[in-house]
Amino acid sequence: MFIPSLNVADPSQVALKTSIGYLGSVIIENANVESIKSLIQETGSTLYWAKAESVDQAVQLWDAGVYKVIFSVDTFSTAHAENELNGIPEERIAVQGSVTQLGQLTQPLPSSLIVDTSVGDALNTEALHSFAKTVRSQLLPQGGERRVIVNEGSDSLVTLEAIAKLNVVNLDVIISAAHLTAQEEEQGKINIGQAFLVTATTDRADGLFTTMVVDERNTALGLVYSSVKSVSESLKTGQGVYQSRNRGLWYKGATSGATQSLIRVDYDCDGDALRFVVKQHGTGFCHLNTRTCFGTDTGLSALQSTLQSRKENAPASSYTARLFNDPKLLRAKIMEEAEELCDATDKDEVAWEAADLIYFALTKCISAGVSLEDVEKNLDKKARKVTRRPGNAKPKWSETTSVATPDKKEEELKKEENGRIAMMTYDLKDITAEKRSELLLRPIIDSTEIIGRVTPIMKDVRQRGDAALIDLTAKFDRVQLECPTLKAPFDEKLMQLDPQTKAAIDQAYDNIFKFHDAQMDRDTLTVETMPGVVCTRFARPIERVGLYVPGGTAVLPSTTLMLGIPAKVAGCSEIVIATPPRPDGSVVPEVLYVAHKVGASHVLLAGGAQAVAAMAYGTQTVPKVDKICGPGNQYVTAAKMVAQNDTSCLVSIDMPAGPSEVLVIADKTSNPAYTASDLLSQAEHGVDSQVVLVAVDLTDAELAAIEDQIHIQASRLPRVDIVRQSIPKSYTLKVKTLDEAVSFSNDYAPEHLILHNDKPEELLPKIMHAGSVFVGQYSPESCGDYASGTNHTLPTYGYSRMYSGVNTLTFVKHITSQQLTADGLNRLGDTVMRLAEIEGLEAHRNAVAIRVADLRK
Ligand SMILES: NC(=O)c1ccc[n+]([C@@H]2O[C@H](COP(=O)([O-])OP(=O)(O)OC[C@H]3O[C@@H](n4cnc5c(N)ncnc54)[C@H](O)[C@@H]3O)[C@@H](O)[C@H]2O)c1
Ligand SMILES: N[C@H](CO)Cc1c[nH]c[nH+]1
Ligand SMILES: [Zn+2]
Repeated sequence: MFIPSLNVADPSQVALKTSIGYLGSVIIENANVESIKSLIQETGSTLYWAKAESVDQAVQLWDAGVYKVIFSVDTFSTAHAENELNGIPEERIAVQGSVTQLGQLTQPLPSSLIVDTSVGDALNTEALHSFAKTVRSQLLPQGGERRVIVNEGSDSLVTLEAIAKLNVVNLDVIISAAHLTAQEEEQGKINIGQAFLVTATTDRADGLFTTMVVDERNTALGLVYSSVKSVSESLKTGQGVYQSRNRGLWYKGATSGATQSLIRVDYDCDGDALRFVVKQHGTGFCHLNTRTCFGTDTGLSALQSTLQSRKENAPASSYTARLFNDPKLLRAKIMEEAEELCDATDKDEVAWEAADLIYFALTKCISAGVSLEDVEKNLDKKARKVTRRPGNAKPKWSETTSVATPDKKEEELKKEENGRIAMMTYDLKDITAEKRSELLLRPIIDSTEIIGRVTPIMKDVRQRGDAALIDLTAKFDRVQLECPTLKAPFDEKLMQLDPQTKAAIDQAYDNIFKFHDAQMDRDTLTVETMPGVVCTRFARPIERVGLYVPGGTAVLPSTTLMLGIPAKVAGCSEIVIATPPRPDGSVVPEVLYVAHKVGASHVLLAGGAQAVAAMAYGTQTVPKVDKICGPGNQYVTAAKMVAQNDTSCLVSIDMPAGPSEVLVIADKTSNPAYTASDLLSQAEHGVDSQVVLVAVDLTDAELAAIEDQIHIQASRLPRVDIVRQSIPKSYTLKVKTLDEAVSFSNDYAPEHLILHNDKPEELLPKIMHAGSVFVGQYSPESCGDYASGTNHTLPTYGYSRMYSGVNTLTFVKHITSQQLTADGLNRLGDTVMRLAEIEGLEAHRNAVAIRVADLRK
């Protein structure tokens, strides 16, 4: 059982209805962001629900502090199909529709369904049956807070009863504020207390409700009883009013002066006990003059009261008074205690230091007129935002990177059987040829559906340019930008890095530059194919290039290096870099620093298909480019394919890309911990990353050692949740010989190949297909991913059979030329004329004949 919600037309009605603020959720029919922000500010309540017509509008409402957003069945279904609700907790969503519409929903339902009786849905048995089925199959198994709310209409009681009989979920009622007028009440049509208690029940013989009274921080003040009348009185007056079992209506504090201001009223899960949240004035709730009937306060409440009274009348010589009067001293103490807390290690020490820090932090709050309730409201508000800041510390505090603390010992993890992170195992000698072929395949990607999704996005960017980029970034990345592009020279302040980061990027830059510079084709190739016939070939940069740097699940400055350096070496004159913005709308400073180093002219703060479209077609602020390179998720890849096929935009792409992958060949000489670490370094990229171990003649014990290491190391990774999904989709193939291993690897054509065998360099000549090879135990793939010099943007999905990874030549094209002397033409003439004759192309033949005739006169 839950309390009724109240429905109001617009925020102004909330102010008119003082009683509403004390009750459950308030549903605002016509809320806009500004009005709801000021309402939340004014009333301090966060239990507002509001209707939204799109996910964009919903995000704004959620961020403004609205608890639940109500979608129509249609908006909900569309948003779901387009994955726009990913990451939004389901308790922040309600769907409203008729019984029939709700019953027909196939998408996973959120926790609240609002049955709208006003849409004239016939409440027939079939509709009710389908509704019950949906609710049973989708809501009940999930547990948690599940509610069906009946929007009050003329037939609401009939609906309520009908739905109640289905016995599928908790029921609530929405009562329209329009019915809460004094007039209606006088006419006996509605009584707010009655309305409030409509779904409550009491098992007490006297019909009263047991009522718990708590303060703003949920500290119990005491136990009382309520009746319909006392609840009505309380809601109307905004005071604590209860029902004394022997003295009738009890206006708390009427004689003692210890009155209460009402904050909120609700009731418990089975609707038989009420809770009044109040601000207690005067000496306290208890007749013994203590604040609570359970004795004096302790903990934070007590500290707050003490600090409050010290602020009002502490002797000037007391330490707390000094703190209040000396902001510098207070600041120093907060810093000192924060440092001590960070350095504390054992349990007692951490509790001790945290208590000290909280004492000084609360002193700061009280001196600024901020209460614990204000702090708690702030925490609740932050928890309710759906767009998030990245949570990185400011550079000044972030010098030491945190390492995931291994919370379990290696021996313990080794023995763990439940939830073990393990790959599947096959033995080459036991599998059929079909199974071997199946193992070579990657998961099938259905690009038609994704192309269907990205096409309208790209069309929108083509038509509306920057305005579309801004809207789509708000929609998919939940970031509201003012301008999507940064133009060089970039603001130094946006690329501030700590010295270690800068040094690491600089070192990686130098190595990658050196290797890619050496690849540059600077010399003209000149060949005299026969005397007097000279052919040449020379390279020219592709002028304008667009580089996509992914930013969805991980921030990738390394990909900026891998794409930007070869483009710079090749001499591209316009380098545009696109990358999704951070949640606060800013650019990743490391990415901007590299953009600056490679001489990018623009950084586009957008991701996905919209970024690719902007670079392919150009917008008001994004230059159109000739080639788009770089990895990305399925939307990015599909958009690159669409752009490449659109001859009207004239753009090419580097290669088809898919999720990262690695194949490791390991024999008896391999180090199990190293082998496991290499497999995991790719498995952590994404849930669809595939890693393959080809184990050469390993005993069961040798293989088990690698498997143990996979579980142990994976369990300690911060991205263990991703690894838990990618590792079970990956596999180990046991083979007897190195030749079998190499032959399988060549057929698989991996993006990365790591050789953990004896004399690994001797295997290289046999490797026919791979994006990049890592030779021997001291060459982890991570080195190639970041800093050794080779490129990490490589062909996946088996495309290493025919594609190279990104390299300097990706950013150039070749032009050929020829020059023939008279003698040369004379020598070659007959051959050309004969071939033209065979093809029946007389004009071709003639172009030679006309000259040769002169020469042979
Ligand atoms: N092969 C390589 O060299 C290499 C290197 C680095 C990363 N990667 C791969 O790149 C990929 C990066 O993917 P990512 O998602 O982290 O970042 P991403 O930058 O590729 O994609 C994020 C963008 O996707 C768009 N998007 C998200 N949901 C959408 C939706 N429902 N409809 C339309 N657009 C939507 C958003 O605009 C968002 O900005 C991973 O698969 C990773 O393995 C590959
Ligand atoms: N391994 C990825 C390519 O498949 C590249 C990368 C970037 N950062 C870390 N790794
Ligand atoms: Zn990697």
